[in-house]
Amino acid sequence: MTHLSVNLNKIGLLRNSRGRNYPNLMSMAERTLELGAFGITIHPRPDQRHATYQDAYDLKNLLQRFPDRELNIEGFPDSQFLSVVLEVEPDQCTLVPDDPNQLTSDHGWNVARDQDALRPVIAKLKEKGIRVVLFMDPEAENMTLAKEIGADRVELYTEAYANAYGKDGFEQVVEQYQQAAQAAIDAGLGVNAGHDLDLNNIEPLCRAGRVTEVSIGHALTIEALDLGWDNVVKAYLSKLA
Ligand SMILES: CC(=O)[C@@H](O)[C@H](O)COP(=O)(O)O
Ligand SMILES: NCC(=O)COP(=O)(O)O
Repeated sequence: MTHLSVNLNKIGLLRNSRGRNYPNLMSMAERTLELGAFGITIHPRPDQRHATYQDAYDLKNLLQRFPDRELNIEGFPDSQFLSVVLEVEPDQCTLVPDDPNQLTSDHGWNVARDQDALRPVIAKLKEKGIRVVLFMDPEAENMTLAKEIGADRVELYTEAYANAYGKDGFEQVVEQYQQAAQAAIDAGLGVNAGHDLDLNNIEPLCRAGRVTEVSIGHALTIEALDLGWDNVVKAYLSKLA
């Protein structure tokens, strides 16, 4: 079984597009948890184009009512992000090496180059009891160092996996991700995965049982336009059971 953490960035994008609290991100989070999702993810970016720092505080309060579920806050560890996360104290923080003006996340950490910057950040988050995840490309050779600098888990960046789905060579890509996941496990890390996962491509990634949690938002929100939010969340839960 793989846990589903629903990323509500795109609900925040819709909300912010009219400057009113509609759709209500907290209501969508509550509804999603009541449907059985394990967690809620947001990725507040410096421009707060979708999820905001206030959403982090509000979601933390909401999650008090769901003690067996988790809040995952993703983002680049700049001073603003870190001060919010250290105050909110989510269950999990996923560090992502994004520049402020990036359209979306499009690469994992270069842990060899960034290790000196990451070590104290990871230590500070762990002092607060926050599980720390590093957003990583599926490269088995980097997992040992990710563990050495203090990460609890890695999140495999799955855009390449999603792009390969349905095409020649997909099985080789699946194998690369499974090898990276196994290398992470062998190094003592947990394995999360995310980015561009959807109802069609989710199962081959999770079938081997190495992935503890997937975080999904963009495709899930779009799929909900056709199928309805409740049906889509239930469909993911069924595929991940
Ligand atoms: C890190 C990652 O792949 C996603 O969690 C990211 O949050 C997507 O960000 P946008 O929703 O801004 O595209
Ligand atoms: N970490 C991945 C995530 O939270 C959502 O990514 P996506 O499903 O919006 O591509």
